[in-house]
Amino acid sequence: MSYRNNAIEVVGLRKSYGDHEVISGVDLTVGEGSVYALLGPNGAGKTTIVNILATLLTADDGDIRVAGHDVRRAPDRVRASIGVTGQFSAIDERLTGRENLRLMADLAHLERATVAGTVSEMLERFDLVGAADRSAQTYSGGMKRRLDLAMTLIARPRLIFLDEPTTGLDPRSRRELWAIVREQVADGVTVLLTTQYLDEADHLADRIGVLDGGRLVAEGTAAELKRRVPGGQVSVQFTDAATLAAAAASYADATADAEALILQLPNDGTVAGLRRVLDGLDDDGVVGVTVENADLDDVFLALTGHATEAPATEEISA
Ligand SMILES: Nc1ncnc2c1ncn2[C@@H]1O[C@H](COP(=O)(O)OP(=O)(O)OP(=O)(O)O)[C@@H](O)[C@H]1O
Repeated sequence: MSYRNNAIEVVGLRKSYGDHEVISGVDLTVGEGSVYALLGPNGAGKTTIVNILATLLTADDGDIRVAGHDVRRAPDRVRASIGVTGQFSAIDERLTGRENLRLMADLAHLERATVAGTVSEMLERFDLVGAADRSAQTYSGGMKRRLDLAMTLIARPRLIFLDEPTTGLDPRSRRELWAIVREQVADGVTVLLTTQYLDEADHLADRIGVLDGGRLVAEGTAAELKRRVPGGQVSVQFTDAATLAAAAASYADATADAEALILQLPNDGTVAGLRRVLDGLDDDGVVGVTVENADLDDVFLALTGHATEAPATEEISA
């Protein structure tokens, strides 16, 4: 399959609700087989963009091609090419995990003879074998997310949209979900995900678009975004106060902690910058060097003027 190597191409996307413009001219390109994260706080417009790309909502303006098809002219073809997992689950809680999967397999018109086998394979792959024949209302939050994702993936879409896939999950369930997403990517599937978690974008995405107030305020790889802002530092631990003081005197921008015997120097994240710092140090008298780069929190704050305000992760009770 080829969509000229781009699974998603968006130019000039706009959407308003009444007088309120919620998406203000977004351009977006997602390469086939890559993971793109739309990162932004509540209300930034992430779900609106996903819903437009998934043909669940109509844009007011913009050229939008998904899986090579124009969302306005060929919505059916778009729908046939994608899988969507939204913030609200598609699970029927009265049914068992196996029954939910079977239902989705039927809806996706999987060949009858292969359905039972494919369902078992999905239960295995998503670690739901033990709970397969229990009603889904007894599942934990993490299990429900895995089942929901399995239901999306049973039709083997080559392009999937995951709208805040791990919001509300405990750290272990989040990592399990990340592993599943990575498996999909290894199979060549394209993923567009939305998240308010900086670490999620950092771990999963090839490219990140920072969305704030309906605009993409920055775009790039995690490393590129981190390089755009100051905030990193190099910490050097010394053996004694005299060596620390001598080193501190030779760096104009250093901050010394005499008690901890640590000198902190700004780090711009480049090899040349790090070399400049290291070249000025004497081997003797240095216990160790730690390099800390700016994190996406720093990036978000620098680009938008406010923090992401992402809620703490918490477990959803069954
Ligand atoms: N049906 C609607 N009618 C009016 N305003 C809406 C509607 N749906 C969304 N909005 C507004 O559009 C803006 C973007 O909402 P959207 O749900 O896309 O944000 P989001 O980044 O996905 O946030 P969240 O993580 O809370 O879902 C918000 O200001 C929201 O209040």
